[in-house]
Amino acid sequence: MLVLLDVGNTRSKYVCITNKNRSTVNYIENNQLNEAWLSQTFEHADRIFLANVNNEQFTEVIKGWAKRKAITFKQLQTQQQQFELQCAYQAPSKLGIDRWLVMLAASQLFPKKACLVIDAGTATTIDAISPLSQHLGGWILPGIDMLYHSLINNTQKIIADKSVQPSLALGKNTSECVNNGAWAATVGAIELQFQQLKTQFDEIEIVITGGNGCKLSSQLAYPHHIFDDLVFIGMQRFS
Ligand SMILES: Nc1ncnc2c1ncn2[C@@H]1O[C@H](COP(=O)(O)OP(=O)(O)OP(=O)(O)O)[C@@H](O)[C@H]1O
Ligand SMILES: CC(C)(CO)[C@@H](O)C(=O)NCCC(=O)O
Ligand SMILES: [K+]
Repeated sequence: MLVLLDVGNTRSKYVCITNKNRSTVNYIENNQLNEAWLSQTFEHADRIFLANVNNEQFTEVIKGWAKRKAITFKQLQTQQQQFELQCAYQAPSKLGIDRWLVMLAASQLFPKKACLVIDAGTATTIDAISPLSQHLGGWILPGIDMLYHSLINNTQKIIADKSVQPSLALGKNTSECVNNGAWAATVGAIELQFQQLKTQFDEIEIVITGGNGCKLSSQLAYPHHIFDDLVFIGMQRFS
């Protein structure tokens, strides 16, 4: 059994692959990620691939556990070039591995197409890929929750409740103004990057993933594809 584990800033996600069959995506709080949990959850593992954008302490725990259990451990890292994809960063190792993996997934799913790849998690990342599989660069924005909390935490008179339903409507009270503003900033950035790409490429595939992916999808007027397992499609390419 091959384990694919993605340690994010808010939580971790994993899938198990047995005989080419991939499980659905499972979620776990980062503070539960310890040796006991690993042993219990991945009893039948013989290989584990790790993507970690959080503290290196998580890598040490997982690597140590794998070593003791004689499980093959591989930490994935952003490269200048991987498969068909070329990284836009001059220092590729600085680009978050989660961004790289969702781009590798999009470029496999939509070969020879320009792609706008959006991961709406703790942060929202928006990355562009050319039809020749060149990463053109991207943007990192505070995620929806972070946009909301940064206003609440840094002002006196912004007193609001977190809304459940996303909306782009003009707010008529503080809560609506703050919540809808966070969505507007996010959707607006995506539409702007789409318009910029449109000047270069006729056909653009918009690919969305992340904890806020479904809500984002409901607010985006442009046609798009949404996946809950995009990072794992990217990781599976290394198997
Ligand atoms: N059940 C949930 N638990 C935690 N966050 C959730 C949940 N459902 C939706 N979210 C939203 O998803 C965000 C986290 O997204 P995701 O799970 O993609 O995190 P992440 O991988 O840690 O983020 P990043 O990749 O940016 O580090 C939270 O900020 C929250 O707004
Ligand atoms: C942007 C996040 C936080 C998104 O999870 C992650 O990809 C990360 O920590 N990246 C490092 C900085 C960069 O990608 O340039
Ligand atoms: K992520």
